[in-house]
Amino acid sequence: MANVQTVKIVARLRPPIPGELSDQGIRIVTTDDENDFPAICVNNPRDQSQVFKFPFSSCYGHDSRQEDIFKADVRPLIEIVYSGATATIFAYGVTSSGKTHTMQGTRSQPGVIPRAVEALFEYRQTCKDDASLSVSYMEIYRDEVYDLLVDRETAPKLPVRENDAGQVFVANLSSVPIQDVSDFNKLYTIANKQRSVGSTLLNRASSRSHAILTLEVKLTRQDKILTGKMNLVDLAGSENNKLTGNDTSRLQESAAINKSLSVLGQVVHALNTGASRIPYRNSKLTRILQDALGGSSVGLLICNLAPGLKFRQDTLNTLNFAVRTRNVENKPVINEHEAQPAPKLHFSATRPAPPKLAPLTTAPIAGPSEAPSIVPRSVPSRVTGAAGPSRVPRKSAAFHMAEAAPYPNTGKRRESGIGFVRERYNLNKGLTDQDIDDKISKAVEAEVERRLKEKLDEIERQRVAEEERARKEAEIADSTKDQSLEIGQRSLPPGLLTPLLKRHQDLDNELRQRLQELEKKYDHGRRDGDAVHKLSPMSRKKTGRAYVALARSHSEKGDLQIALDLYRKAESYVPDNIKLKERIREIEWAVSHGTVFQPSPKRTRTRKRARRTTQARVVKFALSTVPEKSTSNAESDEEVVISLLGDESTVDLPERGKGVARAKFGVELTNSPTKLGTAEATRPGRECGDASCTTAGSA
Ligand SMILES: Nc1ncnc2c1ncn2[C@@H]1O[C@H](COP(=O)(O)OP(=O)(O)OP(=O)(O)O)[C@@H](O)[C@H]1O
Repeated sequence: MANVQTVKIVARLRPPIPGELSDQGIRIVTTDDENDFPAICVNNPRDQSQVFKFPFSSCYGHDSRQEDIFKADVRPLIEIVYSGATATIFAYGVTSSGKTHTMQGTRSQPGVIPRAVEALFEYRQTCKDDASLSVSYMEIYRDEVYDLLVDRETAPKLPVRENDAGQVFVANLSSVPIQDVSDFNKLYTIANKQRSVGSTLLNRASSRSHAILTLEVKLTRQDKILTGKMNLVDLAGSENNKLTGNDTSRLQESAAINKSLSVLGQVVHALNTGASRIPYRNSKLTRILQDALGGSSVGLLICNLAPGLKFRQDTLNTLNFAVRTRNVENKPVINEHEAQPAPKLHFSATRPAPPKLAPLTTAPIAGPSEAPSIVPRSVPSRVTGAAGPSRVPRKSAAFHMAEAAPYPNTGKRRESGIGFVRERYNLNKGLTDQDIDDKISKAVEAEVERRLKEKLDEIERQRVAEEERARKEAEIADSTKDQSLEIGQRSLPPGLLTPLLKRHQDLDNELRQRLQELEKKYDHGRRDGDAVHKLSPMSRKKTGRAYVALARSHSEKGDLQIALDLYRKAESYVPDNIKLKERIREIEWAVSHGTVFQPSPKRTRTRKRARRTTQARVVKFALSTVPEKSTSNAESDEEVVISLLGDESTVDLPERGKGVARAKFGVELTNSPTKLGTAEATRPGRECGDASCTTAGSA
């Protein structure tokens, strides 16, 4: 059985910054008893005689140094990464509490990230295995993912996807090999300038996005390849807009930040209460960090705290979040796969194989001291290009075909805004969706042109041959010396050549017309692809559903290939729909194995409407009881689209009455304490009474 590990939580209190009043609102309490954890103590804002006490694995005061926190809590994770597991470190806290200072630091006081890179390279020297390091860096800004290693101006929104083994990854995210610390520093300095930062009343350089940096270590150990990863997450801070003085644009950023943090809280809450559905999909942040929360990663949460009365309520929220996170259980695994080179893909082999989950094996593997406590996971070689939250997926053969074709006119590859970095770090391999589209489009155009030319040449050849034949016939006729022929009739019988030429002309026109239609269709398809992004979520959902309905009717008729194309089309509108993906895989499987595909029975209209009603927009947190979900396994195609798109804003809570009590979380955001707390805030005694927090008054 996999070893269960809870997320380790540590607290760091920053010193007052210039202009800030120093008070004793937040204190660190330690005892000499080794068994007693250090704790953060905060007075109850409503009753000053009451003191809330929050125990942590370690507490760092305002005079703590960057190296203290690194040595005690981060360095031990380096060995874990070299054992082939994933470690995730989060910096969490209210805006201006010191998250970026802790993770990134300054030139004179480097933070966790540069120190971790240094330690990873140091460890490599002592490591017996052949190890290579690479880095990827993304930000989540207003719930969209951007690659920080490509030019900000041209960086497209990146889609979040899931591979066959159920691992979530960001598609097309660059992963850049680094040879040493200076390689990393160059890259990191440029990338940090691309991050969304803005000035607020609380922080001159406030992060407006969540940043996730992943350091990946690939180890070759005998016939196995181990992939260890360290995710370093600098979260944006929760914001009270009264304090930050945000303007309209800042308010939108702030809403996105607060919403994603609120979903993070909901995920932790759902994990703690053993809910049947964990709302990972409610924000990109939680989706990407799924593996670190209740997944297979070792977790460390650094809670950054700002001193001062004005932050007291936010501090209490942060501390409550930390206490709940401490109970989140992960089951770390070692990511390993066979070292044989992956077979080269053919153009026809780019479609995914039928689903097959990565088996979990229990055999311990030899390695560094932490290794035996982690279960190795054999990763099928075909998914290794897309494992984990930030791997670059293996590029399709179609991409490579297009990649091989030089650009017309210049014959050179295109360069990006930060050309030298891309050149230096081979970033051109991490092309954007647009680049790939362009390349594929050019390759297709070239192919159409080639085929057109081939056809025309063939027609010309046929025409010449026919003319030759006609000429020979005329010669034979001439040689019979038929006296009845007059001189003017010797060449060709009238009307013989004209229909032939006309037929050729018609063929030519028909072919041209067909090819034009083909090109039009292709262009239309491309416009469709662009249009997907411009549609509202509801329109995307509707279009996706229409394609699913069409696909279903074809699959019922047995036209599986057409049905498959239509399901794929539907997928471009609802790319996150797992059930749709499953349906596609099922049909692919049926097509490739020549078996019969039996679609599941269609759901009745009444049930659909009932479910839609439950998904009505809710702008405030409310509890309601809805009929328990049908346990039937039958999933209609409509459900394929609806289930995953419509039902994401609910979290199952423990059963209440006959139905399942569901907490609905609204789209409207607030960070006022009563609303932000959502489920927790509405429960009496929840704020600090539960979990492991006690009052100093009673202590
Ligand atoms: N331990 C520390 N020692 C000295 N200065 C610190 C410390 N922690 C934070 N600061 C200073 O406090 C200010 C705010 O810190 P920082 O930008 O890291 O906050 P943050 O939590 O990342 O904020 P936001 O969420 O708005 O991005 C900065 O000027 C930083 O230099």
